[in-house]
Amino acid sequence: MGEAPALFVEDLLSENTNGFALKSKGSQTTTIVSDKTYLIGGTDDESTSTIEVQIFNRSTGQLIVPKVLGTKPKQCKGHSAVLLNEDRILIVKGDSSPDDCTWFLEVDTKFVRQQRESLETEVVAWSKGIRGEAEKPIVISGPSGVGKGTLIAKLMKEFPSMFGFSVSHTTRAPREKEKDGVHYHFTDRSVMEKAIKDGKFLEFAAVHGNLYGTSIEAVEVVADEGKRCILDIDVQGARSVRASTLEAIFIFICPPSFDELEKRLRERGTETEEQIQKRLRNAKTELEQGQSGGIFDHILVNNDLEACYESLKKLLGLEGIVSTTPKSLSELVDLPAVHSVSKIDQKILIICRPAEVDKASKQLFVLDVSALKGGAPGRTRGLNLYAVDTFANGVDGMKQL
Ligand SMILES: Nc1nc2c(ncn2[C@@H]2O[C@H](COP(=O)(O)OP(=O)(O)O)[C@@H](O)[C@H]2O)c(=O)[nH]1
Ligand SMILES: Nc1ncnc2c1ncn2[C@@H]1O[C@H](COP(=O)(O)OP(=O)(O)O)[C@@H](O)[C@H]1O
Repeated sequence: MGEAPALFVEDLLSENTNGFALKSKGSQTTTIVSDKTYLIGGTDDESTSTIEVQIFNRSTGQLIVPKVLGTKPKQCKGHSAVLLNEDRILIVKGDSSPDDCTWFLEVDTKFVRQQRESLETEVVAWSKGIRGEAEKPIVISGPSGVGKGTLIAKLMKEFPSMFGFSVSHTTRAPREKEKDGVHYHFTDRSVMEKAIKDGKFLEFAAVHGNLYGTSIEAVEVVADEGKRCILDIDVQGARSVRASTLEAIFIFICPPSFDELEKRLRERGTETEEQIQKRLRNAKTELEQGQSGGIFDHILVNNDLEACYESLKKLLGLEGIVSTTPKSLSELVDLPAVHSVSKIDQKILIICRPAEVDKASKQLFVLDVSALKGGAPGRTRGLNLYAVDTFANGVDGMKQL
């Protein structure tokens, strides 16, 4: 935290109009949102490989470094910034791979306001823009031994390119066949507690005497692979996610009877008698809460495994669907490093500077942000980016966009 030099402040103020950010120093952009000016990128510190954020508060005259949540975008040669809906800044990166060129810095979304309150500090959050309509994550809950893992494994095996598992963190010890980073990130309690304090977790809960939690990154890496995320979390976690800004589908799995649940848990043979007793005690509360309404959209009884799996596929709209490869990204475009942006309603025009025309495949690109969904924590879905064939229609053609 420190005072901004007066000259620099004047530069910032004179360079901004209507919330549009213009280049100020090097590859830094400045964007005004009410009494704050967001300085994005272009720090003098060459060691940073990610785009940095500072906030100049014009009421107090202070320059601060906020807590930055979410995965940060990598530095690039040039970027533009446009304020959208007063709550997020769209960053268009030049010279970046097509699936890495649009990012959102959330400055006053519901998630950011929630985090600002709970972390008691200035907060911003990055959320990468994903083209097209990615599907909502799926939250699966149910008592220990009911068959959540078995059902999820079947789904991932049949549709490997469609679904990705959100790998949780836990302080419990690994079971014999469990792999670190695949089934869970097995973690020390102190490390996990620090990460929770730093705002790295979407949700967390104490379950059967251990700490479990979903990191924001766990959900983001699945979205980055173009897959639909599956979360296997307990009822407390499902409740937290329900209250969060992550839009998801919530499914609760029930056993056909309590005796059958106990039988499955014993036959799995992964817990000690004491642990089994604890899980069965907790199962009673979980079954009550899970079926009492308010959290879950669907309840499935896992009696016959195949029948339950078919019901799961049906409610996910997968009946009769053959596994497909992820949507092709081949028609994506390369944006030039040097470009300017302007906003018309919910469309952002990205115009290539003349010097860059030869390098870029097209001169004008349109980014349609009218159907944005999701956002931090997680990715921002629903972006549509397309190239427009030259200026053949002149300025009139552009206006029609
Ligand atoms: N809240 C929350 N619960 C989790 C998370 N990961 C796993 N759980 C839940 O923790 C409970 C215990 O999981 P685990 O130790 O793998 O045992 P299992 O359910 O018997 O296979 C289950 O109800 C899981 O759904 C997480 O990230 N957050
Ligand atoms: N419908 C079912 N009928 C009989 N056994 C089942 C069924 N579903 C799962 N199981 C078995 O029950 C045990 C617990 O399943 P698991 O998927 O590990 O539960 P969870 O992940 O909910 O703790 C496993 O041994 C699994 O093979």
